[in-house]
Amino acid sequence: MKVTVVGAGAVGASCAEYIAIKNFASEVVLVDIKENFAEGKAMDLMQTASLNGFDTKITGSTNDYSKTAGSDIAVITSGIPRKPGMTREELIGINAGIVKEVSSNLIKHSPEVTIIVVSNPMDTMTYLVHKTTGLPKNKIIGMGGALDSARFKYRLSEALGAPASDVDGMVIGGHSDTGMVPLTRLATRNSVPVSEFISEERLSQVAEDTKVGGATLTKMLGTSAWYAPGAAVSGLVQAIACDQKKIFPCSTLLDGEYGLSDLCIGVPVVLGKDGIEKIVEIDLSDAEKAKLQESAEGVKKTNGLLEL
Ligand SMILES: NC(=O)c1ccc[n+]([C@@H]2O[C@H](COP(=O)([O-])OP(=O)(O)OC[C@H]3O[C@@H](n4cnc5c(N)ncnc54)[C@H](O)[C@@H]3O)[C@@H](O)[C@H]2O)c1
Ligand SMILES: O=C(O)C[C@H](O)C(=O)O
Repeated sequence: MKVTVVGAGAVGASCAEYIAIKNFASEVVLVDIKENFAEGKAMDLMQTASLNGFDTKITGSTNDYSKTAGSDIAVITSGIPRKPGMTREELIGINAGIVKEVSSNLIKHSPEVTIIVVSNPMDTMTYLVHKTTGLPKNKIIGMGGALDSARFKYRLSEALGAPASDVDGMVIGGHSDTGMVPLTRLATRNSVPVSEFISEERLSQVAEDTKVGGATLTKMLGTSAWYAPGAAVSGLVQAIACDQKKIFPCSTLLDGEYGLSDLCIGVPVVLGKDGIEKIVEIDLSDAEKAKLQESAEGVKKTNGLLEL
């Protein structure tokens, strides 16, 4: 299993590290446009192999895509992150050009690749990768919901005073400060609806804190987060590489599902060796449907800024 990670910055390197530590891939190739940067990150990570006990071979390349040839999975993290006070949508001007160029380069050398898009604004960048590569829709996956759901579980665990491992919950919709739809109605603590333990008011606060999870960290760090994003990407890569058939909310091209079409937005999907093997349509309440519809309108507005 060969995995390419384009962008050896904060998220790309974190993602490569988690993939290596989980020890399921034979090879990870890091690519960056900055001279020797990916090579340096790869060497640093390889020097953790004996310490962390993994056999994955990590190499780096300065923009030489021949080194990525035959990749099974590629992750696109190249692009600029936001600074405090910015929205993800404001990154489109620079990141669209980068994502377009990177995805074209990837498919030249790996025509069968499955691409996971991370660069922001992620739902729109995922749509752009469809338009650029023409890959089948199951092979293009946007990562946002897996991270947002992890943040939802973190906030739920805080509110419940319970470990995150005892909590389950999912966030669908666009990966934006206003577009996320945390499904509070379906969140559980060890199978028991969380509404049995906390008030509606507290639950609404959990949902609001989840939606601004990325912005909150950006304010604290001066740039956006990388540990949880890297871990979330590694989970998607592992589900595909190991044919796990796990459900994650991912950004995918919709064609009538949830009453939406011609956009990529986060909904639950089954991930396995064929990438997105199924889009799972769950019964949403009228309020949840309305929020998803509103979120989709936001994503479509951002898509409208693309020069296709
Ligand atoms: N979808 C998500 O959930 C999520 C989570 C975190 C970050 N992000 C996004 O991921 C992106 C990367 O964030 P980061 O914190 O790693 O940023 P970063 O600045 O640390 O790293 C980005 C890297 O991309 C490289 N790069 C730029 N242009 C390139 C090109 N044409 N080819 C190859 N490499 C190129 C840069 O040299 C840099 O090393 C941002 O757009 C950020 O908003 C998304
Ligand atoms: O918040 C950001 O800009 C980065 C990323 O989308 C995140 O949610 O951490």
